Amino acid sequence: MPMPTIKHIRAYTVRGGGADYHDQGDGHWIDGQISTPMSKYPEYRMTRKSFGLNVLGTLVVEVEASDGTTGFAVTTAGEIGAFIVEKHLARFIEGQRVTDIERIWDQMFNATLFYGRKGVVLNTISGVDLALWDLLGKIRQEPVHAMLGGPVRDELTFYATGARPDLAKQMGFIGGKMPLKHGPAEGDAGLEKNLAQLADMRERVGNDFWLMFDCWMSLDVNYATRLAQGAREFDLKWIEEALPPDDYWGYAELKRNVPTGMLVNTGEHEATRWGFRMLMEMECCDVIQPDVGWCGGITELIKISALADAHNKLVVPHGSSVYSYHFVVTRHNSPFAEFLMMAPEADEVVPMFNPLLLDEPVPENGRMRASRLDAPGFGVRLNPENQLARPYEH
Ligand SMILES: C[C@H](O)[C@H](O)[C@@H](O)[C@@H](O)C(=O)O
Ligand SMILES: [Mg+2]
Repeated sequence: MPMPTIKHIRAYTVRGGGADYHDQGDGHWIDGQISTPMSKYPEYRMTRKSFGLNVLGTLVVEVEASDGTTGFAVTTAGEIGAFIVEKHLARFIEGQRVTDIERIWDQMFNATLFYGRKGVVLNTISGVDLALWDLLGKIRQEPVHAMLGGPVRDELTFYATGARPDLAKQMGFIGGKMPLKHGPAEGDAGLEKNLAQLADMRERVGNDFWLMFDCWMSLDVNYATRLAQGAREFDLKWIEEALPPDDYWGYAELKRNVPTGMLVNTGEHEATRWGFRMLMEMECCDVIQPDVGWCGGITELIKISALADAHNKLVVPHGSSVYSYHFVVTRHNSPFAEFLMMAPEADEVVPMFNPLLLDEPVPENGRMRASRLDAPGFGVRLNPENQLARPYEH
């Protein structure tokens, strides 16, 4: 029985949540005051949508095989990603066998090197790669995790990201990661407010629950050092993405400065094995956090994770729903996963990419049985009520 080939690839866009999960309605915690590299501009300090964090929107990549089977995946890339798929990447995909995933990845990456390397081009390549893994799983009738070597544990354990770690503890999560509200532009007063928020949350959750700060690229080494030192007494588990992604030198200094035992984590806006090689060889962090929808897809995350394993680094992917769950469950150096609380008040568990997908699994009591991921491919379907657009065709 000859291996099917890829007959069509199509790129769609959709607005309103989904893979571009920052694209939420007003009043959502994820668009509250959060410290960012734009916080130095008061006009862009109070919400991240004000400076365009939701500008891209969701890219949906669909691949159809010669036997009629279809696979798909979603990521953050919107119309830019749709253009890249339809006008550039399609030529490397259509006509190839559904198993030619490595060669397709290599051609997509090298053909876009002159304008890609990271950012939205790698988001787009990731989306194509995830769709190809979904298609292969559907053709072989096996889940992606089985094609990656199978689960190394019976269940996934999650920490929750959101404004309410106190509620996350009640829901059974192992920890709560809070967005940092105030950045260097608000001076010592802002730093004291950050620490007061941590102190209050520590009081609410007690001592046997992880608390973390997510600083979203917004600090400098001195501020991050003072924040970490001040957070020691409240047992901050890790300080995340304190500095801009390219400041490998600053991360190496911060990692030397933080209190012994406090973890320095980063990587969600890093891409490819080369970017993560820099983070690890320059001793920038303890835990890398690639987003499988942004770093290059499953095909690249396999390479990144193996490199991390050799460096004794944990790989805790940035939350990306089923795309990270299928990977995390198969890797011994990925002992837990992130779950982003997408309810506006972070007070209930809803699917991360809501309302984009059907059958999207969510943690129960902060855990997820590996068997919940046993449907073919990534085990999810597009919600037929999505208003998809196809802005470009090839
Ligand atoms: C909660 C953070 O500010 C970001 O919105 C989030 O996308 C990311 O940094 C995370 O680690 O979940
Ligand atoms: Mg983060």
